[in-house]
Amino acid sequence: MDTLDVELGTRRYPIHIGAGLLQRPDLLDAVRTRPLRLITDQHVAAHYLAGVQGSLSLDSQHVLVLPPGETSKTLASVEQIMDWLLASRLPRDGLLIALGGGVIGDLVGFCAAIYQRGIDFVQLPTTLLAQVDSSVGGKTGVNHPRGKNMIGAFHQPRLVLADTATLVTLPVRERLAGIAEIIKYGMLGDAGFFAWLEQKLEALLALDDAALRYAVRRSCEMKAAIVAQDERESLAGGAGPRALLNLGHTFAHAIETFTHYNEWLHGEAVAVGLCMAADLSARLGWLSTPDAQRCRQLIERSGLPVQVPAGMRADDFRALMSLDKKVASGKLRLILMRRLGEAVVSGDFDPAALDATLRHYTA
Ligand SMILES: NC(=O)c1ccc[n+]([C@@H]2O[C@H](COP(=O)([O-])OP(=O)(O)OC[C@H]3O[C@@H](n4cnc5c(N)ncnc54)[C@H](O)[C@@H]3O)[C@@H](O)[C@H]2O)c1
Ligand SMILES: O=C(O)C(=O)C[C@@H](O)[C@H](O)[C@H](O)COP(=O)(O)O
Ligand SMILES: [Zn+2]
Repeated sequence: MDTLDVELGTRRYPIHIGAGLLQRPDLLDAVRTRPLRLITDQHVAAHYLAGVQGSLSLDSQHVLVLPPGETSKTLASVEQIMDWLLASRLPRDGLLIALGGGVIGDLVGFCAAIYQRGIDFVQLPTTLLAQVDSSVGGKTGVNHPRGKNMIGAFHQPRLVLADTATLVTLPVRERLAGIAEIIKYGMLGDAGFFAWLEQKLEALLALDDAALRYAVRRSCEMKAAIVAQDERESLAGGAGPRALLNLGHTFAHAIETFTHYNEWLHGEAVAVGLCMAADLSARLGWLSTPDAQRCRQLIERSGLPVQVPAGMRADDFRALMSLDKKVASGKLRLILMRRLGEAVVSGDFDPAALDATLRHYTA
């Protein structure tokens, strides 16, 4: 098992990574004495609920199983969860367990942030995306029909326990969604990791033990280091280190909102967003054209989409991107690449280059 700590000044929490960790009841010893409620989705429940429920001796009435997928990441689900928590009289020293992918993690984390003004929660991520990204760092929230993740809170988990053995049952399309966020880390902060991904892509896609472990660990290391510097994306007026984790996401969120959160997976939208961010960075003369091509090639080779949804126009992007959370003083700020492995936050780019990228991708 690998263990990393997310260091947050006087606070910290561990991320445990390894195969078979959900079979290690001892790893949950720190929380088992608390009043517990577990929330998961139907797909995850079918595979992993019985084991976790058994090891925590959780009564069935303390488990809530939601429909799977992004369409559960809504305020309506929050209301349902609040009602359930209150009906079951969870006290303030209670603790929520999020068993599932990023949807369950974001939703349950947000419920933990607001229930009785904030209670503890634990992340048990079961998708590749959740193990490399969403379970770490405390961004929680839900979508609004007008914009992705528009309602939320920063609320850190007490513990992250990533059992890589759960990825065996994950459908290939969902695995690829996680690969997109892994490629993001290479592009934004580690050209060596990007080159490793170019070499090991097939092993990673096949869930080779060593490749998977390294990719999850390296991704979590990078995310933990960034979160430690800028926990609430508040440094430099929101243009500090944490914003870099948003590489490709302004385009991606526009795609997800345009398609009403029910056609494209987050990771698929991120894949296209990364291509668009690389394209724009090359048009600005920052990223070399060969390196922009390497980014797109790795994404395409993975089997991820590299084109925007049919029917989405440049004006659709402009309208949706103008609502992005990184907009400040009416100005759009994007995460762009100075070179492979070095992203920057910039509101100071030539708008004609952005127009050219949007026209190119929507032609
Ligand atoms: N908070 C953050 O920092 C952060 C970071 C990245 C993404 N996100 C969010 O994460 C969400 C996407 O998460 P996701 O890609 O994990 O999707 P998801 O949670 O919808 O899970 C994907 C699908 O896989 C199923 N599943 C989960 N684990 C499984 C397993 N082990 N075996 C079989 N099926 C399994 C789920 O039921 C679901 O159908 C988006 O809402 C995105 O915005 C948040
Ligand atoms: O943790 C972060 O910070 C990220 O930006 C990680 C992203 O991969 C993730 O999709 C996040 O939910 C995006 O957050 P948002 O603030 O752009 O909604
Ligand atoms: Zn993301």
